[in-house]
Amino acid sequence: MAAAPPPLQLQSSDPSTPPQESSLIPKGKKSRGAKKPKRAAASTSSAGTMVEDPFLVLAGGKEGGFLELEEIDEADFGIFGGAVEDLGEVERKAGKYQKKKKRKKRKRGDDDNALPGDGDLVVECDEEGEKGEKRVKKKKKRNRKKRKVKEMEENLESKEDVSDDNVEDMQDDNDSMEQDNNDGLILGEDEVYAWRELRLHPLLITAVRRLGFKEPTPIQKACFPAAAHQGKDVIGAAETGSGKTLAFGLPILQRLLEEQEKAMRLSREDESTQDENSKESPLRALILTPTRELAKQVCDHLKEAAKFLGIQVVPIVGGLSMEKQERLLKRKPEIVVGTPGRLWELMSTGNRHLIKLHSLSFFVLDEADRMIERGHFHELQSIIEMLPVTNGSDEQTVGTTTSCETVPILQIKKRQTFVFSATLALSANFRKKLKRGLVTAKASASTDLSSIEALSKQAGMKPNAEIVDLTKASILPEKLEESFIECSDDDKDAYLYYILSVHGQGRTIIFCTSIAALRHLSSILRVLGINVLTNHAQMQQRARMKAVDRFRESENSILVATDGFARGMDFDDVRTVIHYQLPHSTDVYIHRSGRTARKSMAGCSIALISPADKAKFYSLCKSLSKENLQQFPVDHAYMPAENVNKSWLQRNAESMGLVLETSDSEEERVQEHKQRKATSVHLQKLQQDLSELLQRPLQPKTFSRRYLAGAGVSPLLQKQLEELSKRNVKGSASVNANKGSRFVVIGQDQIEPLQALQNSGQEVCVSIDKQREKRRLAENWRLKKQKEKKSTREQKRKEKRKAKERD
Ligand SMILES: Nc1ncnc2c1ncn2[C@@H]1O[C@H](COP(=O)(O)OP(=O)(O)OP(=O)(O)O)[C@@H](O)[C@H]1O
Repeated sequence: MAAAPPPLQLQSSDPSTPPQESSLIPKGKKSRGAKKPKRAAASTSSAGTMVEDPFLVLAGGKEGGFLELEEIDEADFGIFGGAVEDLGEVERKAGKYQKKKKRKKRKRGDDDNALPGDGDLVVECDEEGEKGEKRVKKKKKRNRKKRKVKEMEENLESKEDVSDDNVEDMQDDNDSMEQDNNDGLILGEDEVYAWRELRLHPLLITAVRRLGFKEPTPIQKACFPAAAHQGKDVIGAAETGSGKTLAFGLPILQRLLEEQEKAMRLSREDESTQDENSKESPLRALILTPTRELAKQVCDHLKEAAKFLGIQVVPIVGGLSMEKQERLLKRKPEIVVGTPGRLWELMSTGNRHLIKLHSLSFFVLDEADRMIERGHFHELQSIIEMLPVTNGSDEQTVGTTTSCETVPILQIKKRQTFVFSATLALSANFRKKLKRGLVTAKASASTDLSSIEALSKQAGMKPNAEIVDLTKASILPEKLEESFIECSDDDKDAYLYYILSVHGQGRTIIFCTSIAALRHLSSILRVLGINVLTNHAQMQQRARMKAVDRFRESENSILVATDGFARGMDFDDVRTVIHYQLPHSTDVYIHRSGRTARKSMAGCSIALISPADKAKFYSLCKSLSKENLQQFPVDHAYMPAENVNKSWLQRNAESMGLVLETSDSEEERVQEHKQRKATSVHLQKLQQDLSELLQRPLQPKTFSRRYLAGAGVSPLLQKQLEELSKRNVKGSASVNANKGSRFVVIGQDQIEPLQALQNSGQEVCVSIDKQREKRRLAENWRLKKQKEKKSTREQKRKEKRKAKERD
């Protein structure tokens, strides 16, 4: 694994190594500017304090001035769906009734402000400024609602035939929801036949039509019958981007809808047996994800599906205001999506909604394998201990846990457990173990959550759980084109800059394993004029979420992230994933790469492999059963000659198993490094030089004299040609040259990495065994040559000796 790049240099990744020549700045630029930034090492700021990284100064602070700018309006954390506060089932119906009335009004055209579905949208308002006014408005609204509830109750009571009315009322409610749901439908009724075959609830059919999902994805198709119709627990594994969120989300919504209808029927049939508690809206589904961003994303996805269904979904994640989240929980959402840390924080302080788990019908672990990694352990264990114990059958035993409130037996509902991930099924052995674990689980409750089977058992997973494993041999998305670039640690920044500036099109994510490397990299890229977003664990949560939003907003955004971001994040059309540093495990590589090539679209990944990464890279390829991988095509015309030679020399030396010695001693290098320490004046000069350089395009050393083909001249090429023509004018003034070297450019587009790879990527053997064999052969060949030389030398010596003797 490549060491975290140092904070001080443009190229070198080793803090102990003095900076070297910039490899990417074109020759003309380099002579004036490229060398200069490295002299800024460990410089002193104008204020006289030591600057850790001159690039940070150039970029304007550790996070490039990013954090300070963040202020997120959390309004979107409000509740969607039929949130009619604490007034119970009747009031909820009244809400729908109200909504229906509103719609009718809208139809008549007398409701100016009405928007589809806004009747039941509860928005979390910021408490500053118009706080009082809003509170008054809210109160008025609530009073209006209460009056309507009363009206409706009176209406309902006055009807003679209650059951008939009830059916009618339900029908009305459904019609009402259906009507709202019908707004903005993308697909026609006859286009979603595949969903009907699954017996998806009619309201959910409308939801998928609105979302434009013509048919279920394979994992959804496989999980739905078992989870929704047979009420089974599910362990699901499928490739990244295959729709796992709805694979567990739709069965949850289906059951909640069915139960809502059933409860309404029952309550009308016999109000005397109706339990007081049933009027409450207890927590029905608890979904745990390993990261905050993922929790928010899963929550948004479910909200989208549950829109107009009267089911509330809220995210509960750390890093955001606890009070605000407590207020959200007071609305008693049916579904809570959260991270273990914040959930446990609220549970342990006795949040009523979260500890009333008697009616919990779903416990979901998304990205379950990540959950059992260090960091979530204690909270996860504590949450699981809070769950009512299931006895293996469909019945749920309550009151056996210390903290869960006891409730009448009528309230007890069967709980289903869902465990999902893309990398659950990496080893066949693991699958077998899991099955065995479920069937012959020890009676004693284990407190060990270090394996999926132990975790599943603890969470109450039943032995007849459905195991849906759709991971293929490769696990990676089908349309993902993987590639790599071999380069030294020092050259990684340069190659990355090359990819981003020569190709850089489309949304790109760059993954680092360490925050130090991420900071170094993002600072450098910002200095070089590439606007990047960052996301890592040490950032404020608001800033992280803002970065996610910004990344989503722009088609050409670039995000530098650590591995916490690798899992589950779903963005439209991420074109390229770059592994700046190799991840620590194959799983993480899969999840990282899975951010592109989602939803059957094409995408490409590029791994930057330094000599130190090689062993890891080969074993990664082995665990993914890859013998060949494409080498990403790099146009070395952009690289200064010495670097090309250096890489070539290094590559060849490595393939021969030789270590190249540098001419300078360590002492000399440190000395030189110290001498280069820049003053603040020098730093300013560097800044000036750099901005001058950045005005000009990245220039190749030479242009091919061949005709360049493509549709139109890209801005980059245009600039490059202008630059070249300036050079040529100067050159021809002094020397009457270039007469025969004219070329004609028809045009060239700036092609994105995937296209470059498809056009000229070359397959290279990455099999560790074959590489070993190659090395062995090379070593044998070297030894043989050595032997031959030795014997020739001896032969010559002998002949000389003989000749001497003869003389
Ligand atoms: N039936 C469907 N048809 C079309 N698109 C779908 C369908 N179901 C889900 N999607 C879309 O597919 C994308 C990926 O879904 P999701 O995030 O659930 O994948 P995932 O399997 O959880 O991925 P990961 O393993 O990376 O977390 C989302 O944008 C979602 O809206």
